[in-house]
Amino acid sequence: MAVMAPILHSEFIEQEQYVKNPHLDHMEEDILYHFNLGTKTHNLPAMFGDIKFVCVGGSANRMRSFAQFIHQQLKLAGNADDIRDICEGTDRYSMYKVGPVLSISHGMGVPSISIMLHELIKLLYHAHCRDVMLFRIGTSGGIGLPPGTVVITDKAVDSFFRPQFEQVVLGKVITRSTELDKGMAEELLQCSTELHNFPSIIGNTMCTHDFYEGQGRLDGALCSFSTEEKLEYLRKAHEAGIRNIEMESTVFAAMCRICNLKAAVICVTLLNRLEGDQISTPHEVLVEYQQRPQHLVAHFIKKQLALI
Ligand SMILES: O=P(O)(O)O[C@H]1O[C@H](CO)[C@@H](O)[C@H]1O
Ligand SMILES: O=c1cc[nH]c(=O)[nH]1
Repeated sequence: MAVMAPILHSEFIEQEQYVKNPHLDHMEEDILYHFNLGTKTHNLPAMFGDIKFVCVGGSANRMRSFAQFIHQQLKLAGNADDIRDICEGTDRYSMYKVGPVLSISHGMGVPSISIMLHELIKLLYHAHCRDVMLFRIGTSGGIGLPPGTVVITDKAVDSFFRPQFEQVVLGKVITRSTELDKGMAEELLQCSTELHNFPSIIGNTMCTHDFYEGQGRLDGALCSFSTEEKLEYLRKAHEAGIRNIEMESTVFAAMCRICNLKAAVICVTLLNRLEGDQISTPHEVLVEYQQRPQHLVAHFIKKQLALI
């Protein structure tokens, strides 16, 4: 690997900084353990300095497919099948770089994406990246929507329908806002009208800490509530403007906001939770659904790069 990046970025201090941690400037080396990358072992500015768009999603296969798709969409040189996993030295996350686009998997749930985001945001900082936009492209359960609808998140809310994320730090609860970039959400909705091949809406997204009980499912190994209680909760969520449920949006929104990163959450609904809990849609239909947020984001990126 080429020359090491110095940790202290004093020439960048007057510019917008992505990290909010004074301790970083005093570290000799920063090891991004779950990416198997580090400031002494890798030339992060050379590897990642041109990144402008970061797309994240739960599954490693989806993020590899997205990398191949965006490679073709941006008409880049080389074979899309040759794109290699930058994090192949670890099986925690997968990461693919395609021109100015980084595609990373984050696993399931808040702790998993939160660890990934800490290391990603430090990576962007060490690489001296500027004006980066982040997108979460995921799947979700819809409330009152036909399956396959893409929900662009207005507010990411917790299980109490509050637009906030609570993190326990040194035994105290810290509450952070989960406001996302309104301009990006509007522009993504505009992109969907230009593509006009699947329904897309802007709505609130509820982030839970569990797929089963936490999302009011009746089909988990545990269930302590009735069908009526489940439906009452989901109807109240709908009244609060919630149109889909997933498991990472609040921490994603909160961390991006604090770190001056513009961000959007785009999740396709796999089912209508008012009609059931099991995901029984055929595999090939689910695969097509998962591609919908990718198409939307690819269109957005191409517009940003003035390629269309
Ligand atoms: O499809 P992804 O991006 O993984 O997102 C959703 O799917 C997982 C649950 O099946 C959770 O991570 C949820 O947020
Ligand atoms: O119902 C669903 C579907 C996908 N992801 C979720 O978190 N919930």
